[in-house]
Amino acid sequence: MSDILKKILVTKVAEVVAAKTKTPLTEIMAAAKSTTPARNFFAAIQNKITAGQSAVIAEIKQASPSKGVLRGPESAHAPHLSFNPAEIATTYEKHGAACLSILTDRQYFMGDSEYLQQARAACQLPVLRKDFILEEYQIAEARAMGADCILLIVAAFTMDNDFGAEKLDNFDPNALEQMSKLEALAHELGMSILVEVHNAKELSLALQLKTPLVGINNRNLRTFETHLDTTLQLLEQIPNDRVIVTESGIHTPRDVALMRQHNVNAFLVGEAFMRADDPGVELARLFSSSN
Ligand SMILES: O=C(O)c1ccccc1NCC(=O)[C@H](O)[C@H](O)COP(=O)(O)O
Repeated sequence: MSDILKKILVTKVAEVVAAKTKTPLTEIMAAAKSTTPARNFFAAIQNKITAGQSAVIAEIKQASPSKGVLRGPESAHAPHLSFNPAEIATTYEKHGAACLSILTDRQYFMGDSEYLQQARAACQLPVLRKDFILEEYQIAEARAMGADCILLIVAAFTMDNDFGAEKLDNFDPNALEQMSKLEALAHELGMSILVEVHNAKELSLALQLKTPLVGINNRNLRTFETHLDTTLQLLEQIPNDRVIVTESGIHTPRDVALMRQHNVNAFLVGEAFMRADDPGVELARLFSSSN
């Protein structure tokens, strides 16, 4: 596992331990079950693809470990670009996004659960809680804050169980068993699951889950470089009944065209939109020739 992922997961473990002392699992689960019903994330992607369009999962992230602060007052390069999740969600919806992806991790991405709530309230789009999920508590938390989809990063479950911190409740060294349990809870709460892989080994585990949404992340978490070849190389190993989402490093209409030539029709895009004056206008520009 890459050092950055390991570092993030150590932080996550501590955060979950702290969250549980504030709000016990039974309470957060009750909130998850009584909140507004989930919007259908997977169907929103399928509908775009069936209509012959690109399905864009448009990301709202203020910062990232690889690129620093992308916009807002703390950004060195773009302090003039406001970071207003509700406004960004509105322009994404207006310009044809299928869904939103919203970073809720504070420490590494300057995210917040409130950003997810503000963005979701401002539009009708289904929302992915983009965070580093390791256990059931975080899934209940995600639904309770309004999320319609969760991310399961296979690399987070195939580590050597060396958190260097308090262990998670119910941590299971068996990655597949652990992910299946989380997937079952997310489904029970009416949510979709995006399972994310970086290589063939992770893909073989992902394909044993029920979710049809398979994300291939083009970012190498050791070097932070993005290579679209990562998606192209794994494509052939993915059966037709899965929907492939290419993630990270999509910056130009040529990148989009390359993916569509290979029948990859779903995209998760963050940085390219976040650096633009109007993220929705940039979405329309990037995807106009492919829609
Ligand atoms: O973006 C990072 O630096 C990063 C570092 C460590 C773990 C995950 C990271 N990114 C999360 C993502 O997957 C991206 O935000 C998402 O795929 C969008 O990528 P991009 O369009 O390149 O911003």
